[in-house]
Amino acid sequence: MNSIKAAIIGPTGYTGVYLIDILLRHPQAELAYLASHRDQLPDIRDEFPQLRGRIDDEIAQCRPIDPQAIAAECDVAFLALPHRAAMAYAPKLLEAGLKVVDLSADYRLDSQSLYEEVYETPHGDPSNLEIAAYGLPELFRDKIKDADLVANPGCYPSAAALGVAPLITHSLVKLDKIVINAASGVTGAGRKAAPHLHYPEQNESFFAYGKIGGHRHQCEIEQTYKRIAGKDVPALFVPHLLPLDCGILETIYLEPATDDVTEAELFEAFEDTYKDEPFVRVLEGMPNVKHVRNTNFCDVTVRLTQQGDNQTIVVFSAIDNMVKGASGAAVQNMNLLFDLPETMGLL
Ligand SMILES: NC(=O)C1=CN([C@@H]2O[C@H](COP(=O)(O)OP(=O)(O)OC[C@H]3O[C@@H](n4cnc5c(N)ncnc54)[C@H](OP(=O)(O)O)[C@@H]3O)[C@@H](O)[C@H]2O)C=CC1
Ligand SMILES: CC(=O)N[C@@H](CCC(=O)OP(=O)(O)O)C(=O)O
Repeated sequence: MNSIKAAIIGPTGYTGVYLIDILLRHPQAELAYLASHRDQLPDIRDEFPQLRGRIDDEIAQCRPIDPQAIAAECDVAFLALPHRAAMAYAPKLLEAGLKVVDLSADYRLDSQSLYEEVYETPHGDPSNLEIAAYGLPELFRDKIKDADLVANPGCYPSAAALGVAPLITHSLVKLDKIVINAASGVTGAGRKAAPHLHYPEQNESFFAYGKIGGHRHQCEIEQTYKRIAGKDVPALFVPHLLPLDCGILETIYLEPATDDVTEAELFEAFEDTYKDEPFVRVLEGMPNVKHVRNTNFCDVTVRLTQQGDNQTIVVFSAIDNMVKGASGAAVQNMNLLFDLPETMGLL
């Protein structure tokens, strides 16, 4: 079988370099084209010296973002670009005949008006917004397989969806409010400098950020819960910045559907949902960002707790934001698009 030839648009960012690393190790994919918007096109080895000796000269030299030239050499393009930039390129890449996996948020939300409100910009490509598949394979595999455009999920929304899906599908929780307390490593904010990401600001610190209850991932999380439940599921999502390079841990609070739910039932729901899922590990102990580092795994567990007469279900969900939260999931989606074993290049 011929290799799948892959292009990365935006290879000089964090998700770009993780994609390069995974694709270089993938047995059926070939890294064929690195495309940059810069006037002075970089050699990727100057950006990321860890790639020296791993990548051929002609591939290491970034080339312009030319959809026709990319399509002449490739089968799939990964858009590793900021929100708002990705939708400027996706239509041309699709028209040129490529499959596209977009790591940004530009095609994740069903509703154009919600996107425009949350991302504060007009959506430049509403027709492709309608056809994009939401790329969380564990929940939406069938739709992804047949798609031309896959919207890779947000990092926080991936952990939040996998942590709660079993409880919704098994009708074990009330759906009137789900609270998600989340913490992410600093790579989650991308490679660009921002004052709060400066080393002395974030090292040894730990703080919640953004508009509490108004982070752009909250509506993406609610959209997934709604797709599973078939009705609105309001969520409160509170992100924190962890002074680590990588890793997301989410602690999620839910109310049991009835008084007689048991912890054993909760575990059964997780085990039943994920028994055939290669990338979700249901643990008895606590998920830890260190244990999913550089892997495409999502580690989850659940507890039933008692407060006076009330009970609370607490779920813990951990991923590496750069792998299952971004580039690993993107390659998992590529495997699905090209009918390759889903775990190929990722275990
Ligand atoms: N980091 C993470 O944990 C996750 C990130 N994502 C999403 O993936 C996407 C990429 O993220 P990440 O790699 O972290 O971002 P970075 O900021 O690290 O990299 C962005 C890349 O896009 C390029 N770029 C910026 N603006 C444009 C433009 N207008 N046209 C073409 N190229 C452009 C940059 O080039 P240059 O180097 O020249 O600036 C760089 O290569 C984002 O949408 C992000 O939100 C998704 C899940 C998790
Ligand atoms: C720590 C940090 O800043 N995290 C980012 C989310 C990570 C990310 O890149 O978001 P997408 O998955 O939607 O692309 C944030 O809060 O906006």
